Amino acid sequence: MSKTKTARSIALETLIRVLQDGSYSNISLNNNLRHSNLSVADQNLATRLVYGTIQYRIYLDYQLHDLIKTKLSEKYLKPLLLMSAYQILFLDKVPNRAVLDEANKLAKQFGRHHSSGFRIVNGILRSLTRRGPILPDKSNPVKYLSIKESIPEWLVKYFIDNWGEKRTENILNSINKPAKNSVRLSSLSRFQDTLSQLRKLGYDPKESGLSSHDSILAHGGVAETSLFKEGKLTIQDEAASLVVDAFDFSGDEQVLDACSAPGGKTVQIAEHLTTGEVTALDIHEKKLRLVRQNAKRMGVADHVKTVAIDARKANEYFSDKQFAKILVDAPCSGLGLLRRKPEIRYTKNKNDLLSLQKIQLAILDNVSRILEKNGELVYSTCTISHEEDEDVVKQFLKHHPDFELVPFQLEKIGTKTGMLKILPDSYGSDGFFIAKFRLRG
Ligand SMILES: C[S@@+](CC[C@H](N)C(=O)[O-])C[C@H]1O[C@@H](n2cnc3c(N)ncnc32)[C@H](O)[C@@H]1O
Repeated sequence: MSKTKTARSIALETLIRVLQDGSYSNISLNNNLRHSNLSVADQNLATRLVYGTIQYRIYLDYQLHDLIKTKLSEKYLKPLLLMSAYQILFLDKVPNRAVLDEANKLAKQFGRHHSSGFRIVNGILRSLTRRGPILPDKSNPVKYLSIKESIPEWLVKYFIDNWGEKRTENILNSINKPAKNSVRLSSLSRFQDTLSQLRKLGYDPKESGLSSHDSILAHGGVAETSLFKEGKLTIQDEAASLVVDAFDFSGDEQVLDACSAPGGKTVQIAEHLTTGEVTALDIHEKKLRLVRQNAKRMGVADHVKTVAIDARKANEYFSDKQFAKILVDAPCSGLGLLRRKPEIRYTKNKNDLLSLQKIQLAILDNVSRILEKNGELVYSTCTISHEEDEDVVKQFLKHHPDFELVPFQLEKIGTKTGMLKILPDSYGSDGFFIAKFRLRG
């Protein structure tokens, strides 16, 4: 890529790939940024433009819809209009005139020879700045919230059906706020030393309201520090950090982490082990490299073994009652991660919830055969749909009467039912579900 690329041209290039060609935003953006010579500030601007435009796509589409009077035949036009509308409507520090000038330059750069695209862009953006933002009538709350919070209608309806209109408003509003910078401090390092080094580096760590070993940092970038590289801490959401805490470890046990990559919870389990070992499975061999890298960085590689298999066939590889503890951190729709991964809202649909449920139940059914008597099985998801959470628990118990739910109390939160559901607006964390079972002796 040439040295003349700007933050906006890189953002636009990425958005064309994501919105028109269906590429993943993080992969496209990282590729484009890696080959650029942008300053850190410009990299941040490009990142903000890409993720902001994707996050607010439904809202931005609505703002532009009535103003687009001609067919947008060139591929770059719609992404450029969306990205410019995002700047006009969300970035107070960038004057509208600057957005229009930049859009003009980009239209000339990305348009065909003799293209009149820049005139189209100019006309639409001028009309938008004159008219300002609009919202649909509140009489249809599904449509209103869908546009206002930029969430597909099926998902808004699903939220309202499950949590009512008021709570849905809170949840949707909260997931459009920036995600917190949470880190989990390794239990093998001295918390106070790590915290004081974070303070010295200007991260201003604050206590997490949910997890006793997580801190909330004032800004990102911690992966570049020696604290991260030396395994004193890792990047993990507060709610995700609670899953492993649901186990009662003795330290000498054999543990199975059935769906382990990239290994956030594998390393957390390994930190509890003395003579024990955690066997980390994943269906994708390639992803297990991340688990091994994580284990090495966090200084627990001696306690981690990786095996690439489908957890629905785990009993073909391991003997009956081989494990004292099993974690199923299942593949799921990720609806609890809407704040952190803005694309999830557009890529999932209602049918996914039931097809994922089948996989989740098949994994639980299979691994339940290799758990020892009195062993602990923890099931978790980073979603909040009942199909993948409470319904899975209900169906698993129906077909496995030898298992029971076990209440658990963690340092800052607990459950009397054995099931803990954290919605994304309660603590500003990811949405998570954790259920703990015991195989009766
Ligand atoms: C939610 S992620 C796990 C996150 C991980 N536990 C952590 O804390 O870093 C689910 C993982 O399950 C894996 N997976 C999906 N289907 C699987 C299957 N049938 N057997 C084993 N792993 C599977 C995916 O590749 C993905 O890495």
